[in-house]
Amino acid sequence: MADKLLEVKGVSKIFRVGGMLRGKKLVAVDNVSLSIDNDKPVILSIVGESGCGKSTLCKMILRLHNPDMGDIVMDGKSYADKKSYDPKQFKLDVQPIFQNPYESFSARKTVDTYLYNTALRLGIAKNRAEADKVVDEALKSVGMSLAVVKGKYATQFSGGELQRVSIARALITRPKLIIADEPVAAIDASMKMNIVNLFKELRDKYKISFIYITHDLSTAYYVSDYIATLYRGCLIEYGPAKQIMDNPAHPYTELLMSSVPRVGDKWEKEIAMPDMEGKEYAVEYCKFAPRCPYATDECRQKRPDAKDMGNGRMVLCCHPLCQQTKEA
Ligand SMILES: Nc1ncnc2c1ncn2[C@@H]1O[C@H](COP(=O)(O)OP(=O)(O)OP(=O)(O)O)[C@@H](O)[C@H]1O
Repeated sequence: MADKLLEVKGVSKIFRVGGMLRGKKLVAVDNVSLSIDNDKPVILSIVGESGCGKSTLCKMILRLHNPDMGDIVMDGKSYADKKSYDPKQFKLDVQPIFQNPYESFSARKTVDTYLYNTALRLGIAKNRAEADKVVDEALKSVGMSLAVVKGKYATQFSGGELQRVSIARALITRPKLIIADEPVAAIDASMKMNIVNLFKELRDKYKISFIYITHDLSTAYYVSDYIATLYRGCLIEYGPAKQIMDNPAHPYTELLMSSVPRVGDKWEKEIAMPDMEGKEYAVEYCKFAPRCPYATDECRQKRPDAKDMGNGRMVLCCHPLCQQTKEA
């Protein structure tokens, strides 16, 4: 077993927007590095406002996009080494959960069909009787059961219940990593904590790590072991969640944290300035400088280097708001 479950190494993704001839390059993910250890499962939240590159980064981890630069290594296997890629093993190890559970299940098939398919097609169960057991166990892990779910269609569940079924489906493969892209965004505020609590339970019980992509800072605040803040494609702050949230080093993280925490709150309405998005993606110096209350000439002249704050913490800022992190 490799030391690291996941290593994202200097990864970038460049899109061409506005046509092939007149279009421009948009660096949606810009030289991002982060990692998750194999021996200690964690919940890593990726936060940042709309369009900062959260989904693009996760699509690269899920192998739905190829990185244009850098590499991703999953449990010791480099994505660049296409020959050693085993799609079935990858599906067993890494499972996605999407934002809207009603889009994950067709209205024409009963939801248990999806769970049986996952169990049988990926070889977790050899026959229907074994699949009954596997599916029931997975549903029980999320507080449901086959008896309750069997024969029902997606529309017969609430959003929170159906998201639990999606999580049960992901659990069937006994994954090492679950990537949940805005899993509570389409769910009633009262059920949000219920779902993120489940992530904590599953982390501890089954030793699964989670990448939790979210706009919802209040749930990120509550659930995360580590936080990665993205801004215009750059990883601007990364490290242990409590340290970052209590004592942010980047002015953008400070701005985000000032809106924490009320369940269901989003910060984007207060601070997003979409008209600046294209310009900020393109700037050659610090991408946050145009909005930063502390920006100096230095910030408007060069890209900041990643500063190691100690204790696994990193900040991308010319003038971090705090210096060395104390040991946890
Ligand atoms: N296939 C694509 N082609 C061109 N541009 C893209 C493509 N996918 C994403 N982008 C652009 O890349 C940037 C990052 O998008 P991404 O979806 O990763 O952001 P996000 O942080 O997940 O946003 P949201 O929270 O709204 O889902 C955005 O400016 C987006 O418009």
